[in-house]
Amino acid sequence: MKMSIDSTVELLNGVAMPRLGLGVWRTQEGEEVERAVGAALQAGYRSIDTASMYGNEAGVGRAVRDSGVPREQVFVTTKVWNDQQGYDNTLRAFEQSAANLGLGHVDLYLIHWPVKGKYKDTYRALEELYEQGRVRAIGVSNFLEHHLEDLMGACRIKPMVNQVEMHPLLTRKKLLMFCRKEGIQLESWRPLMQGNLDLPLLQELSRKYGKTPAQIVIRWHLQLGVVTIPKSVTESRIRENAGVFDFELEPEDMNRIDELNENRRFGADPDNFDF
Ligand SMILES: NC(=O)C1=CN([C@@H]2O[C@H](COP(=O)(O)OP(=O)(O)OC[C@H]3O[C@@H](n4cnc5c(N)ncnc54)[C@H](OP(=O)(O)O)[C@@H]3O)[C@@H](O)[C@H]2O)C=CC1
Ligand SMILES: O=C1CO[C@H](CO)[C@@H](O)[C@@H]1O
Repeated sequence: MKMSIDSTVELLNGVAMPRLGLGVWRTQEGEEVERAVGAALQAGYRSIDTASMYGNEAGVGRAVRDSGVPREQVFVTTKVWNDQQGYDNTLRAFEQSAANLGLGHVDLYLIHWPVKGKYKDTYRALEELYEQGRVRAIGVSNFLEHHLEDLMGACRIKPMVNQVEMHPLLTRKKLLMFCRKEGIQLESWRPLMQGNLDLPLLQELSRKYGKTPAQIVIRWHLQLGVVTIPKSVTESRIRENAGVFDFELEPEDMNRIDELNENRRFGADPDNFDF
């Protein structure tokens, strides 16, 4: 029987988060981000992933407001950057992000990276914002098991989401299992390996299912129960990347994609970053 996938997952606090969103890193503030977000909302996306560090929160906000899609139907994530961490700084950073977006509440606010000595204080600010109703959900990004364990030993409200680098060359099975056990929703960044999709297996599955390599990879994320946020500024690809709810990868093909794992990062190591 075909495995149908709901368009949303339920977070620990009951909030519905879309399984597929548009990432907007390296999408320029102004016309570029407005066009990409506008095209995504038109194509049926209901989730946008930005960050204060991306410099395009204002454009995301304008595109959402101008889209004609009711605000409550769009799930907007932003993140506190590394040099904004600490309790007071984070509260200030949030005010700036919320003003940039101009959308009232933020749906999901994340700690962008686990800055040593700071992330617990940063998270206290997120808890405060959550309790004040300024954000509908809170979480973290680039947290490994030990960061999560450390944070969970100190926090009052469990993180609802952990957004990490994940794709067929970095499958993160242990972290995925850990997050599943804790009820923390795993969300994958760089899901398309930045467009490096020219792998023989992906080409083979593309022919088998009559889907593009990007669609095969996005579907693999979804069937693992992972929320994902492929980025594109190209309208046709934005639409293509959303065409993933009308087919199903067979279990053996899921396993073959899992086996591509090389523990290969395209981005930084959460235990060793210097930005
Ligand atoms: N929390 C964190 O630390 C991080 C979060 N992120 C988030 O994750 C999002 C996604 O990750 P990102 O690093 O952007 O990389 P992705 O894996 O999403 O790849 C994006 C690249 O793939 C290309 N592409 C998109 N769709 C297709 C397609 N169908 N076929 C071929 N190529 C395609 C895009 O080109 P084009 O745009 O030209 O169409 C772009 O060059 C980011 O935008 C950001 O929101 C990313 C990194 C770190
Ligand atoms: O969100 C982000 C976009 O990509 C960058 C480069 O990999 C990351 O460092 C950053 O966390």
